[in-house]
Amino acid sequence: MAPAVARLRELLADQNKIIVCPGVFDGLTARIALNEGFDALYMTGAGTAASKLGQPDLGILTLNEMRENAQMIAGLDPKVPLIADADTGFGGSIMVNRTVTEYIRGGVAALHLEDQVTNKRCGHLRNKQLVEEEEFLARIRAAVNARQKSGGDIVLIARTDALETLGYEEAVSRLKHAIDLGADVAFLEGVTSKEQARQACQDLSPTPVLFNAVPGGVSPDLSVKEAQELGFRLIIFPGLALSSVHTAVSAAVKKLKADGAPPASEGSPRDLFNVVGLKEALMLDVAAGGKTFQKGV
Ligand SMILES: C[C@](O)(C(=O)O)[C@H](CC(=O)O)C(=O)O
Repeated sequence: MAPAVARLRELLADQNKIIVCPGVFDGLTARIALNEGFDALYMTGAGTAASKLGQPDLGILTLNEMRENAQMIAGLDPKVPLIADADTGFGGSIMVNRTVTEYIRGGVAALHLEDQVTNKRCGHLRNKQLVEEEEFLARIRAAVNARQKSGGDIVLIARTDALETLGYEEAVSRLKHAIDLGADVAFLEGVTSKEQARQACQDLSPTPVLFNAVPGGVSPDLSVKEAQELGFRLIIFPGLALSSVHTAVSAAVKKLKADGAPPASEGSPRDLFNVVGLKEALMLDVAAGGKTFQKGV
């Protein structure tokens, strides 16, 4: 088993732990989070769409774009598990099989598959459309089969977006059926209150439940501690890096436009390259007998 999946399974086995995953979407944001020593990272589809395509979270990304991004992020530190968004699986059962196989080969430790139609949208937007439960369960079954056939491992997270239109009972029932098929973690998208969150964690126990922390979305704002007290075992912050980048870059370009001068820089180019592994890269060349970087840069 790949070290990151084994590590994630170990973290999930610890009932007293909540796994905190900052949402990242590219090499820089992933490195920044890795440098802080988080147990796991989350690759957001919304952030990947915004950063790679300049597009909203509407199911526009293809498997290859998502897998390529996930593989790159997972490879930055193969010991740290990456949980990656896999949207609807990008097609029917055959495509879900391919998606799961590709994510496993890419070194991804966990992925989530949802029950929205392929023409999907962010879970915190309105008027989501769902596939029938049978189709959702076919996605999960295809994922479980692909995992088994791969000879490798990946943690499967079943996500339902059914709460908005079908209500709590139906949404939890979909997750229970997905768990029966082999999903390891339950993701009830868009929980609307703390009471509902606590109930879901109880109803789905002992399966670990994931909380999606989206400030300004439909769910209550929860700290890590509050989420753990409610019974959640994982918490993702998909918009953390995306909204920080948005705020910082907006302020910087506004200042450049208004003043004709950028904001004061917080570091040299070398400082920034160090965030993304400059020292390690130089050491690789020196270790291989290269002379170019012997004296540093
Ligand atoms: C978790 C999510 O799927 C994502 O793409 O990160 C999104 C988050 C978001 O758009 O803010 C979601 O559908 O909740």
